[in-house]
Formats: sequence, structure tokens, C-alpha cells
Amino acid sequence: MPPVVLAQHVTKWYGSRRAVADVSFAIEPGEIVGLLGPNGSGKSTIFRMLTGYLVPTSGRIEVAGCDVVSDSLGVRRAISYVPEDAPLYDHMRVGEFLHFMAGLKGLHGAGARGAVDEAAERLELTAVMMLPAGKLSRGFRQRVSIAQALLANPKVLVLDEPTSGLDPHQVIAVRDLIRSLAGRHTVLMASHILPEIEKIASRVMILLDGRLLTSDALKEMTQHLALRLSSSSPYALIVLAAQGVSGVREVAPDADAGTGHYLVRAERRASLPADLIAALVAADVAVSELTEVRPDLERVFLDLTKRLGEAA
Ligand SMILES: Nc1ncnc2c1ncn2[C@@H]1O[C@H](COP(=O)(O)OP(=O)(O)OP(=O)(O)O)[C@@H](O)[C@H]1O
Repeated sequence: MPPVVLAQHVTKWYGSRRAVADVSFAIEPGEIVGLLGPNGSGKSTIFRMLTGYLVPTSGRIEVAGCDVVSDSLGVRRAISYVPEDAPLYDHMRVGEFLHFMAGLKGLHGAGARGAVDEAAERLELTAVMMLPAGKLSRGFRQRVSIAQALLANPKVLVLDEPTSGLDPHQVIAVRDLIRSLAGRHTVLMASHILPEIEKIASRVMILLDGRLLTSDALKEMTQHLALRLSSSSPYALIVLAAQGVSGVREVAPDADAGTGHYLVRAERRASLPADLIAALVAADVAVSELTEVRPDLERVFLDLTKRLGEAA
């Protein structure tokens, strides 16, 4: 099956500010893809280009086979965008609002009623259909916003920070809801909160300063080994012993764990932990713990953001 979203070498300049730089990706039908990046990394700019609201400075984007520049109408039929702040007409009742939005999407009569009823049921909105939108909680506003996006049964749903500002119960409900959309819709969601995106998305793309991290770069980062070391011996002695082991790149105090705890970063090599223990013991370092730290995406992301900050 061809990808439902295809971006090829997309760059966007706002005047002299480059917001997106040579970004390429493909999204297969039914995937839930997370776009992760710190504030200002270019997520919204990418979304605005995907939905046809902004034109790329260079490069090409296709959604459901339609070019975003030459066939923006086709693109708008295939994609729905839910911005972060769920803009609703506060004076309108939820039911009225959904019918109004159905009309804007070209649905009328029985078709509109069917679409509104189905969206209301999927998003569990039937109990609030008569309430004015202005009276809804943040969680319900988000659900109404997703419901209106689903009305014309879009192939692709784009969600900007869908769980931001929600309480923990609402976060779980919205998460379950997004998961339930997979298969029938393709979902692309942005977040700057990594554990959140890891829980929902089947694949994560990382955007840093307008550039998409290649999967090779990500693989290279996760191939590094991080070990947690606990020892009552002096730091200088530990560093001296560890640095003699081939592949060890850094020994640093583990700020989260407190005194006597260190993080050792090294090239991934099967015998490295055993070599490290041998070197520490030979140098009379008292080792009470040496365990591998799983290189989760959060650590990778923080490392990358830090590196980028240092390089700037
Ligand atoms: N209309 C604009 N004119 C000029 N610069 C802009 C404009 N919109 C965004 N930018 C700049 O482009 C860069 C990317 O912004 P963008 O809003 O796409 O990032 P983001 O990842 O969505 O950030 P956030 O999570 O804060 O929304 C930022 O440096 C921003 O200041």
C-alpha cells in the first residue's frame, strides 16, 4: 500500500528564520506516529504544511495521494487537524456545534445526522450534547474537538498536544481513544512530553531545531550502553579505573540517585560490564552495584537536546 502521508525534502523559512529543514518521512495507513520535539522545533509548522495552511518553501508533501500545493482541496478532504487549544464556539451547544461543523465539511441532512450521532457515540458525548461548549471541562472540550475532526471520516487525523492540560483521568481516556482510532484512521500526533508519546504511538519521529532525526542516528544513540554504578570509594579513583577500560566514554555522578551513585556511559560491547568490574576491583574500588540502565527514549531525547544545545 502506498504511504498515506509522504514528505520529501521539505523546508520552510519564515523570512530569515528557517523553521523546518530538509524533512522527509512516510506514514503508512493505520499507523499512530508521534512527532516529538521541544518547543519551537517546528512541529506546528509541519502540521500546518500537511494540512495545506502553509506552503513549503521547498520540497513536496502528499496526503492520500494529493499534493498539498496543487490539490489542497483534496488534502483538506483527507486530513483533519485538532489544534492544541480546542477552539470551540462557547455559546453553541455541543450537538449544534457538531452539526454546524458537519455542514462546513459538506455533510447535510441524514448524512450529517448519522455522522454526528456516530462521532458523539465514539467520543462518549451523548450526555453533553445539549450543553453549551463554554460549560465543558477541558477533557470534554478535547473530545468534542476530536469528534468534529472525525465527522467527515478523514483518512488522517493530526493532533497537536492532545493530552496537554488534562487531568490524569482525562489523559488516560484520551490516550485510549487515540489508540482506538488506529487502523481506521492514520494518526499523527505532536508532543514535547516523551513518556506520553511513547505510551500512545507505534512509532516516534524526533524533531530537533527543524530537523528530523534519522532512524540511523536514533539507533546509534540507543546502541550506547549506560551502567549505574554504586560505590563508596572516591570519585577520582572510580574515574581513573573506569577510564582505563576500552569503550568507556564517561563516568559522571548520578544526580537523581544521590551520593555514591554514578552513571557510566560506554560503547555497547558484551564483555564491557565484566571488564569494568575487573578494572574497578583491581584498583580497590568497592563496588556495591553495577546494573544496566535501559536506554529509554527519554534519555536519548534529553542527551540529543543537550548535545544540540552544546553545539549551538
Ligand atoms: N509565523 C511565524 N513567523 C516567524 N517565525 C515563526 C512563525 N511561526 C513559527 N515561527 C518560528 O519557527 C520555529 C518553529 O515553530 P513551531 O511553532 O513550528 O514549533 P513547535 O515545535 O510547534 O513549537 P511549540 O511546541 O512551542 O508549538 C520557532 O522558532 C518559531 O519561533
